[in-house]
Amino acid sequence: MADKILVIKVGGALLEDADCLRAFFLELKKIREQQPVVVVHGGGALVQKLLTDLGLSSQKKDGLRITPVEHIPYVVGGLAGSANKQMVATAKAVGDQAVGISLADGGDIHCHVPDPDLGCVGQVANGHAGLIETLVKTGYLPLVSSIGCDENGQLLNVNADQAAEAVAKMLAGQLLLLSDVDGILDAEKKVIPQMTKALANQLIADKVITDGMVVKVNTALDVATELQAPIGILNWRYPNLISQWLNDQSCGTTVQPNE
Ligand SMILES: Nc1ncnc2c1ncn2[C@@H]1O[C@H](COP(=O)(O)OP(=O)(O)O)[C@@H](O)[C@H]1O
Ligand SMILES: CC(=O)N[C@@H](CCC(=O)OP(=O)(O)O)C(=O)O
Repeated sequence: MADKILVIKVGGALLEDADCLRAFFLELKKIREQQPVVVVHGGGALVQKLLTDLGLSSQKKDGLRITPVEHIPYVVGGLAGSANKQMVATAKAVGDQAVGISLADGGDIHCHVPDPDLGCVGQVANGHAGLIETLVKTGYLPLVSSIGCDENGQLLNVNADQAAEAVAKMLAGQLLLLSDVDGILDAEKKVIPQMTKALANQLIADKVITDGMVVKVNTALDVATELQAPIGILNWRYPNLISQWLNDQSCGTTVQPNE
């Protein structure tokens, strides 16, 4: 049994594909026989659709959704509500036992607002993953949505890659980022097998890496360097790649730590 907790972040687009979602949880059930797993999930597409359906416009700055306080009920409802509970229900449907929580549950992960211009957007400031560890130890699969809160009780919208970064660091775990692409793509749309900080900086400057992938690669570089371990970026459409990457890192993009 591998000793590190495997922290898997999945992008919210997975929720729109019921077959893939089911295949993902079937695969996790198998992996959990060997290694404890924690899932941190997004739901950006779901939030976007919800806000649009409500006639609310929503902008992003540097890959982060500007979240006015009046959008918070919908963002929380989407991420910690329907997205989180659909995942819990799908895990149950494949015979696994998941518990859906948010960064705010248990009260031991503290968030703050790094940039008031973004509204109620949070970042994890400090804390520990006590509730997550308790759930793992008792055999449950924690499914963590990226809703946090500050010390005044204000609910905050945290980017899910950054939420996964914080959870992976607190658990000193092994991090995999699953998205809707096969890895980080070069200008010819081919997967780049190995990513370093220098290459990422170059590709960001050249606008080959843009949007959400900028947040994702920076997250991966930060965690890889802090934990001195490689981080995988893979496609959630092929859940069998999780075990393949854990065995030999021969798929997707492997983000390497800085020396
Ligand atoms: N160089 C790149 N390689 C791969 N994806 C990229 C790149 N640059 C930008 N992207 C975009 O980043 C997206 C993944 O980031 P994001 O939308 O935040 O995903 P998720 O919701 O899975 O976390 C891809 O769907 C793609 O549109
Ligand atoms: C502050 C911020 O950007 N929050 C994100 C949280 C969800 C998320 O990150 O979802 P994906 O992983 O599916 O992109 C948002 O509102 O879209």
